[in-house]
Amino acid sequence: MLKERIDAETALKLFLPHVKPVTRCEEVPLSGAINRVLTRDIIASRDIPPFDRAAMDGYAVRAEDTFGASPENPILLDIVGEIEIGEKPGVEVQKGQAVRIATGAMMPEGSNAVVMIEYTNRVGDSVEIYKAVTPGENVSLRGEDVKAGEVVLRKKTVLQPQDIGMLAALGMKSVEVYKPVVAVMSTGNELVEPGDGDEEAGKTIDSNRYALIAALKELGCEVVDMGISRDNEEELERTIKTALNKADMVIASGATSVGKKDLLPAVVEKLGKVVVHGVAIKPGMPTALAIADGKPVIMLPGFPVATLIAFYTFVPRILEHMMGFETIRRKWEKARAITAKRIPSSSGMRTFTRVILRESKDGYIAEPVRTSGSGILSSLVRAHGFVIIPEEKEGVEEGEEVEVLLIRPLTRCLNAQNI
Ligand SMILES: Nc1nc2c(c(=O)[nH]1)N[C@H]1C(S)=C(S)[C@@H](COP(=O)(O)OP(=O)(O)OC[C@H]3O[C@@H](n4cnc5c(N)ncnc54)[C@H](O)[C@@H]3O)O[C@H]1N2
Ligand code: MOO
Repeated sequence: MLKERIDAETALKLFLPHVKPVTRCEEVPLSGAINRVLTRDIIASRDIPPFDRAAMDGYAVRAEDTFGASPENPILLDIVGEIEIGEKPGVEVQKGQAVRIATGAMMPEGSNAVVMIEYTNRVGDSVEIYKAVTPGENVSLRGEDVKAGEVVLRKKTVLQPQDIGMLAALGMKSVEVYKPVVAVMSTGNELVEPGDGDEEAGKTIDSNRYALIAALKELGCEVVDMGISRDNEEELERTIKTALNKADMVIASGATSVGKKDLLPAVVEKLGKVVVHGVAIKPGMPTALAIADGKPVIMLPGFPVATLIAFYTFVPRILEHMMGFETIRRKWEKARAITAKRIPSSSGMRTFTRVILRESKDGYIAEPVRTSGSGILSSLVRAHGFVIIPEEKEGVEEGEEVEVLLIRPLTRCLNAQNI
């Protein structure tokens, strides 16, 4: 018989303390690292950028040489060379000289600023400068994005595209992540594989297994496909035992209700303990959560919609618990926050300001990430989300309420209170 129906949150509260951490980890290539969870902090092994580089196309100059320049009073400098991106500068800039430079190219010795091409006019071997620059202007200094030795990503981070870009920028080809292995099985005498004669009376195609395998892969799990088990105790027991040997968690669908063939919870009870059977969610009511061999055995109802709803209600939370963190808000959700300072924007441009969210007693505070431009990948790695300022608005005031679009899940380590 179905035990009492309890609400989903209470079910998780009862169940999660029985769940042990996943210990397996593996080194995966960056191409397979999306949504995987870091086992350790990532410390930068090098400076990014590794050299001072131009942040704009224009002329590398000594800033002092441009002081006082204006459209009415252009300053004339001698062009002594050109530096393409990806090559070592073969020239040095001396007093009264300029070098044509491309965005991203190495700054030549002697120069300390770049005058944007828009504020110059080439006249033969010279260039007229229409605007003064300050030392460091339009230059990305070595280590401005990331400094060697700095913690770039914290352990338990669910890797996002920007994080994977950063790992590559640090020269890494692979990364160590947790490896939760999950076995998936379907139960039912009526089930057939897709294409295997479901036209026969009474047969049903096993669609749940395919949906569940896809859902687990999206969550970064390695899946062991246990196929279809028939509705008899011996076969169910054998399949579950094999699955427990191979995986950190077992997920079954079907045979959880009160029909004559709904044998699964009783079989699992023999192997361990059914902690929850019957949850107040609709669909998904006959879900059962058990522990056997110290591992979760999740029994989802057979109806395909009930299977997936029950899956998403419980499995991501259980997996996260196994990896030692919990998600407070999911990626692409919006969070309301108060700005910590004024955020400027140009009218007519949709501006994406990267912000870090901090918890306060009155809710979230959105703090803009300090950055010198769009070359600074760490601004996206450090940020929780974007404040998107629309074209028709000019800036957001300090203390204004804003919506933050989350570009990564907001998580909390189970043994450290940081987001
Ligand atoms: N007398 C009662 N009957 C039912 C109850 C109840 O409380 N009392 N609960 C109902 C609810 S709610 C649900 S949900 C279902 C769940 O039943 P089971 O988990 O035991 O699932 P099955 O009986 O094995 O299958 C139900 C249905 O789903 C199809 N199925 C099963 N596995 C798959 C699969 N892998 N792929 C696609 N479809 C699958 C199966 O053929 C059945 O049609 O019970 C109600 N009954
Ligand atoms: O509650 Mo069942 O879960 O009808 O679908």
